[in-house]
Amino acid sequence: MATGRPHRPTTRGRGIPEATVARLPLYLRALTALSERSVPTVSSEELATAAGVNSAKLRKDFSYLGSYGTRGVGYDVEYLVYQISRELGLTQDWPVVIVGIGNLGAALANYGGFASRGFRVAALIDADAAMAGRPVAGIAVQHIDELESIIADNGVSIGVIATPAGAAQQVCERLVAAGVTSILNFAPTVLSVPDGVDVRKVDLSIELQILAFHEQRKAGEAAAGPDITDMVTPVVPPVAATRRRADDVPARPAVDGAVPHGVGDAGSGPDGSDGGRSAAMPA
Ligand SMILES: NC(=O)c1ccc[n+]([C@@H]2O[C@H](COP(=O)([O-])OP(=O)(O)OC[C@H]3O[C@@H](n4cnc5c(N)ncnc54)[C@H](O)[C@@H]3O)[C@@H](O)[C@H]2O)c1
Repeated sequence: MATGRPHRPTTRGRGIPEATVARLPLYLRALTALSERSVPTVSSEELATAAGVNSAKLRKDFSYLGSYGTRGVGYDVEYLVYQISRELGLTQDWPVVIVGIGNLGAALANYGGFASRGFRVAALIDADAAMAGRPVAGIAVQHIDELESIIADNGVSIGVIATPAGAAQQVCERLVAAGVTSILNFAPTVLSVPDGVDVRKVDLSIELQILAFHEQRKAGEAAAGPDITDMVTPVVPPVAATRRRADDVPARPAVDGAVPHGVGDAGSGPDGSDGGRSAAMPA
């Protein structure tokens, strides 16, 4: 059994690096907003700003997709939306099950953003027999005893775990045994999965801890005043470091891999200022 870290090599299909794959949803979100405003083309600089990514990195990322844009015109928005959606596998419908329909599971079930991005909530599953049959977001909750048949009947390959931490590993094993190969884990625990199973972890409390770290630094810099450079030796000037953090700290949950990276950098880097950047943006 391996640990709950992603198991893919650093590149996947057609040699696209994992870091590029992790940025594709950011481009797609920015492009979708442009598309909704009927904007036909976009320059790499504009799109990079909208996605919160460096424009040279964006051009490099798009080169992996074979998309180079047109000099003086930019990128065709609709075509890029299609191309990135296809690359991410979003041109097909993905049935998803959510296990653990408490506060969080119910909120996720009610979130409209899944369906609009091609993720259909196929079933809601909970161990509480009293919840069986109860509708949440218009879907009747099903008992955990039915997990295996639900997965098989709906051809589910993606499972979301929103159970208490103590139940998550067991739920994960049942999901995997039933055929699920991708897991989004909200429970605050590291899952062990066999090779070939991808786990992404979302932990808002880790994000808050990273923000608390930066708040503490900002407060320390303000209290120390401008002479702080005489007392410590930051690699990045305090003003630049503060601006970069403010720009880069994400308002979205980071993904597994990015979070520990950000935490580690924040605590151990020469000036700590990369912590926010690492959490905000996969390298
Ligand atoms: N990742 C995040 O940012 C984040 C945010 C909030 C909560 N959480 C975590 O999400 C999980 C759920 O939180 P919550 O507030 O919704 O809890 P909750 O107690 O409201 O709901 C948990 C649900 O899981 C069900 N459950 C328990 N054991 C189960 C099992 N073996 N199989 C199926 N269902 C089972 C319970 O019956 C209950 O309905 C917790 O682990 C919590 O720490 C994570």
